[in-house]
Amino acid sequence: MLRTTEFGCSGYIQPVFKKAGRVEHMRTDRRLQSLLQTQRELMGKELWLYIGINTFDYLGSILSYVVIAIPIFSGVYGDLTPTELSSLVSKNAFVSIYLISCFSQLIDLSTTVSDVAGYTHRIGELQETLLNLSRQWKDHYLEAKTSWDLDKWGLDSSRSEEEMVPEDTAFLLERVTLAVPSSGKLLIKDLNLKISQGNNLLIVGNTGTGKTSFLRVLSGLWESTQGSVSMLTCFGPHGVVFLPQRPFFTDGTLREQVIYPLKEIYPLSGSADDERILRFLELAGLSDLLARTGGLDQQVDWNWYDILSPGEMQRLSFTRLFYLQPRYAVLDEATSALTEEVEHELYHTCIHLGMTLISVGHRTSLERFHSWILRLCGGGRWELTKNESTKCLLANKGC
Ligand SMILES: Nc1ncnc2c1ncn2[C@@H]1O[C@H](COP(=O)(O)OP(=O)(O)OP(=O)(O)O)[C@@H](O)[C@H]1O
Repeated sequence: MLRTTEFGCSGYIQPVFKKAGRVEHMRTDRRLQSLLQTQRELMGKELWLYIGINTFDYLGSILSYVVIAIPIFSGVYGDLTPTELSSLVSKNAFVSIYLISCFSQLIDLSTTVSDVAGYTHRIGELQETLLNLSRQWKDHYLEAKTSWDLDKWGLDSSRSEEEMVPEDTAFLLERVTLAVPSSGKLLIKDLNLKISQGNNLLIVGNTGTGKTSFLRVLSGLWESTQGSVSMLTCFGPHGVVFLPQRPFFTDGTLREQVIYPLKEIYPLSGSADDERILRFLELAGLSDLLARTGGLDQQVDWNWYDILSPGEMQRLSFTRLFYLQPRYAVLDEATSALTEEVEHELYHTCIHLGMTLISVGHRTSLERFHSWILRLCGGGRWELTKNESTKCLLANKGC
C-alpha cells in the first residue's frame, strides 16, 4: 500500500486525502491509462523493428542456400564433384551467415547509439543550463556577498566617499521596479528604500501583490526588472537570515535542525551550546520536543515534516533563528500558524536578541513591532509610512 508521504502529503493532510479517495483513485487511474497507452504505442513501433531484425536473421540463412542453388541448378558448377560442391555450399552459407550476423550487430548497435544520443543530449542541456546559471550568478553578485565571512561593504576602500553607505545598512534599493518573470505582471514600480539596523520593516498588502516576490528580490533569487538592489551584508549569523513561509528541515537530529545550516561548529561548541539550544527551545515553546526525540543528538528515523504540526514547524524555525541570532531576520509570514500571543512572545524575543526585522504578514498585531510599513497596493503601486506608535516600544526592546 502506498504511504501518504509517497504522495508528498504530510500526516496533517491525511483526513482530506482519505475523503477524496474516489477522486484520487479516478485521477491515478487516468494517469496510469495514459502511461499504458504510451507503452502500447512504443511496443507497437518496436514490434516491427524486431520482426524486421529476426526475419532478416532467419530468412537470411535460407537465402544463402537459394542464392547458391541458382548457379548449381543452371549448370555453372556442373564440373565439380559432390564433395567439392558440398564444400562450396557450406563455405557460401558460412560467409552469408557471418555477413548477416554483422548486419544484425550493426542494427543492434544503432538502438544503443540512439539511447546514448538521448542521454547525451539531456546531459548537454543540463550542463548548458548550469553554465548559464553560474554565469548569471557571477554577473549579478560579487562572490564576496555570498560568503558567510564577508567583510562589510562599507569597508571596501575601492569605493568613493559618495558611494559609501552607512555600515548599519543591510539593503539599499534604488528606483526598483519588479515584475513576475514568467508573466511580466507589474508588482512594484520605482521603489527607493534603505533597510538599516533598528528600523523594522513590515510589508503588507493583498494576496498576490508581491510581498514574497519582494523578499525573493532581496535575497537575490529574483532580479528586479529595473533599478538596483544592493545587499550590503552577508547571509548567515553575522548578517541576514531568511525564514520562509514553509520552514525547511533537513533529515537528522534535533540539534541539526536547530543549528542548520551550520554543521561544522559542533562538537567544538561543547556544553555551552547545549544550554543555548535548550534555552531557545524553551523560549520557542518546544521543550517537549526534547523528550519526543530522546535528546539533542538522538538519531531519529522520521521525516520532520510528518511529525511536527505547522505551528511546531514555525516554532522550530524560530528556535533556529534565536540560535543563529543574525543582525537581520527576514520573516515571511513566519507566525501564520501561531496565535497572536505566541507571535508576540517570539517577536519580543527577536527584538530582545537585537535583530532588525523585515516581516511579511497579514495581521495588524504585527504593526506594533515595526517602525516602517510598506504597503503593496497592486499594479506597481506602494506606500511607505512611518509607524510612530512603536517608537518607545522598540526603543525599550520590549512590548
Ligand atoms: N514562482 C513563480 N512563478 C511565476 N509566478 C509567480 C511565482 N511566484 C509567485 N508568482 C506570481 O507572482 C505574484 C505575486 O506573488 P507573491 O507570492 O509575491 O504574492 P504575495 O503578496 O506574497 O501573496 P500571499 O499574500 O498570498 O503570500 C502572484 O500573481 C503569483 O501568482
